[in-house]
Amino acid sequence: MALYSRVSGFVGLITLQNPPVNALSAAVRQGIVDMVERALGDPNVKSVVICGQNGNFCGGADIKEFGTNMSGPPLVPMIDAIEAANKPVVAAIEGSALGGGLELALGCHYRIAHSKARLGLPEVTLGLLPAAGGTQRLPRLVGVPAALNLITTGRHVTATQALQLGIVDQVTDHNAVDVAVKFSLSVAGQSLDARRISTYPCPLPSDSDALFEGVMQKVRQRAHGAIAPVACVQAVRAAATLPYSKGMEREQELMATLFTSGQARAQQYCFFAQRAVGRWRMPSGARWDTSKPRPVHKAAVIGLGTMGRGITVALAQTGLSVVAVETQEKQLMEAKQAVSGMLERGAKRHGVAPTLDRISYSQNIHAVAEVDLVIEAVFEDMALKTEVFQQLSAVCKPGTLLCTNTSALDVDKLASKMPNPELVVGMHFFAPAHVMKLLEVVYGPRSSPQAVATAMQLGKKMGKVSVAVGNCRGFVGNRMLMPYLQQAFFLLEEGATPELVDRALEEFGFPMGVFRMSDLSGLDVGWRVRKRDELVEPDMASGQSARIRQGSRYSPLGDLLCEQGRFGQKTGRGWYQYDKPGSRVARSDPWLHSFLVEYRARHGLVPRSIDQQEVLERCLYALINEGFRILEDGIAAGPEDIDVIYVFGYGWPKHRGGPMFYAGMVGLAKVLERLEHYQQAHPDVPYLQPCSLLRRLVASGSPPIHRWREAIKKRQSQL
Ligand SMILES: CC/C=C/CC(=O)SCCNC(=O)CCNC(=O)[C@H](O)C(C)(C)COP(=O)(O)OP(=O)(O)OC[C@H]1O[C@@H](n2cnc3c(N)ncnc32)[C@H](O)[C@@H]1OP(=O)(O)O
Repeated sequence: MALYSRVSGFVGLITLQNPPVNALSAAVRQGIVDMVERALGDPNVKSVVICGQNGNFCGGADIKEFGTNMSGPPLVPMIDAIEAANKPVVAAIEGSALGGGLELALGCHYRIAHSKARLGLPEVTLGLLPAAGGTQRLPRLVGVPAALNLITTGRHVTATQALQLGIVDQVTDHNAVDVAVKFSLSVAGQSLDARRISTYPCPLPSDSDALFEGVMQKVRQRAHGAIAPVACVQAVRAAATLPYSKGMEREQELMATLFTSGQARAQQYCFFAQRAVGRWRMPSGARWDTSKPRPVHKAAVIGLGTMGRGITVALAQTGLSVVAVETQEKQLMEAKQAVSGMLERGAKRHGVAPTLDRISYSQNIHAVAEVDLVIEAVFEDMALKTEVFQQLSAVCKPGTLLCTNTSALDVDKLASKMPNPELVVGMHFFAPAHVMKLLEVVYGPRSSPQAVATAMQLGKKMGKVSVAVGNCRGFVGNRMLMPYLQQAFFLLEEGATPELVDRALEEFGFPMGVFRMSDLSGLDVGWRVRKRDELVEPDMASGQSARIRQGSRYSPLGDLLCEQGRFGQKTGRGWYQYDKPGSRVARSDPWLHSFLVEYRARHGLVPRSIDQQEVLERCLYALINEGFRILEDGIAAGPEDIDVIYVFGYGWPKHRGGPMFYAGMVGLAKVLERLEHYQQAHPDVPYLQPCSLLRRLVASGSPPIHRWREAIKKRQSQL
């Protein structure tokens, strides 16, 4: 709703009231309509100020209302009526003015922002466009290039940036409402003709066609199949080429298409899923709202390889004091130089001073004695990690949290060797750790709720999307990757090429297909793991038996490439060829194609034609099937956790919601039917055996995703 009061004698103050972000729900919109009418009809009121309760202007349309039968007054006529008012209306912006919130402010005649406010039109991130006049007013106010940038990226700007762009008229360090009230009185009675943005001509650059085409090309490239960014460009183009009223019609038309698209639903699901994972709970019953995190002021990183360096940068950028430890002097010096470089570049990008002095470097593990939390990032070797942890237990002050950045080792096993296993958790960062948003916080049966709460809170402070997961081989993300990779290898054996598989996955929306990704991360990484698992055999035997390992079908293709020294981009050769080692442009490699032909012949494999549909079904449904197993095992608390991990850590396209959401969109019965089909064709592949949770969900009528937890709980309570 909206509160009304008269302040300073002559100012009608309308306060949006809908905690926590004053979203424009039906009640708030009705309140604004009623209160604006009241203020304009009151002869004692000379001007109007609109603000939000609790220092927060407005977080935009109420996303929870989308997909429901929306009632209440629509936004567009409400904002038009404000703009048409014959008394000055001033937006007092504190906190955030986002989406419909900023569009409301753009309908006002003046905008005054607090210096800490943030403004933006993030609708594109929800699969939508700013359809309350945002695509038509913003370009008229700030010009086409700036509007295109803000609307197609959805990025937020600070109040100062908004002032520079011309979005706001004034920025204040004082109470923005008080300043707006005073200001509104100072302009009362003045003509408002020049203050109605919808009447402005849209400033057009001379080469506007070239501008729009260039932007459209870039936007399509970045969008990976998402339709909202493309519609945003089309809507802004309408602002540039059509009169305001026609542009509005185009905006509404484009919005209608987006609004009913599965993509918008998927992106809105992601919005809430991202917030839901913060409300973590452990099988023990410990939860986010009953477990108090310990304060962390000083942290240490042990091992300054690629991961350790990224983690050090991320911690320092969060404002923590960091002790960075590397035992070898040469590596320590190299790491110091690399970390300083990363911090300097990051600071330059953000226009702030680098935080180099927050880090102290040491070769001596005793330097960590006073830290609150340690993140170990040494080589993936259980014996080495155990030794480091035992040293840490002896050196650190009591209560220091001991975190491992392992991606593959057993966190419980590591904890079990410690005198204080309750202090041990996994903090699985993704490379590059100062850039990637995902953090898996891995708890074991003995991890204390406080340790989990502390790691989750630290992750949040570091700007990560932290997801609490149970301990198992590969945790959630990498565990689901195994069947996906395996299917990709099998598809090559059966007749596909890396190009065909990658094209299918990239057209689905992944930024990189599985083979290009594998070349980027290095083929030797998986090879080392397979060797440790005793799956790699040097024997060049042929025939089917040579492709059975530990009782299941196995493809040695990746091992054979590694034996040739083809480790991917870093060696200039992998599934593709590169101009030189380290180069990023993948080119088709005739050698690889001949190698596949020869390999199939040697193993008696008759190649067949494989289409993109089969690639998607086999790779994605095998991955999804493992996701159901993870839910059934209680490793992830709900499908949202898995989806957030895949969207933020593995490049799963956001406009497809995440693997579990996607399964629901495809239809669980269809996923099950296709898995059964492929399992019959490949009975020696256990990953294709449909999970019993999937079967039960289908048997119970394929409930919507928000009801899966009930089925999971029922199963777990029967165990
Ligand atoms: C005609 C249709 C036109 C549509 C145009 C639009 O306006 S679409 C909406 C555009 N607005 C946004 O995309 C803003 C979304 N919100 C945010 O970015 C952030 O929430 C925030 C406003 C920057 C605040 O961030 P903060 O970190 O402080 O809080 P949370 O993100 O955790 O949010 C707190 C709870 O509020 C819920 N929420 C936030 N925004 C909305 C919203 N617009 N509608 C409904 N609910 C919203 C959020 O879900 C949190 O609640 P939970 O119960 O924890 O999920």
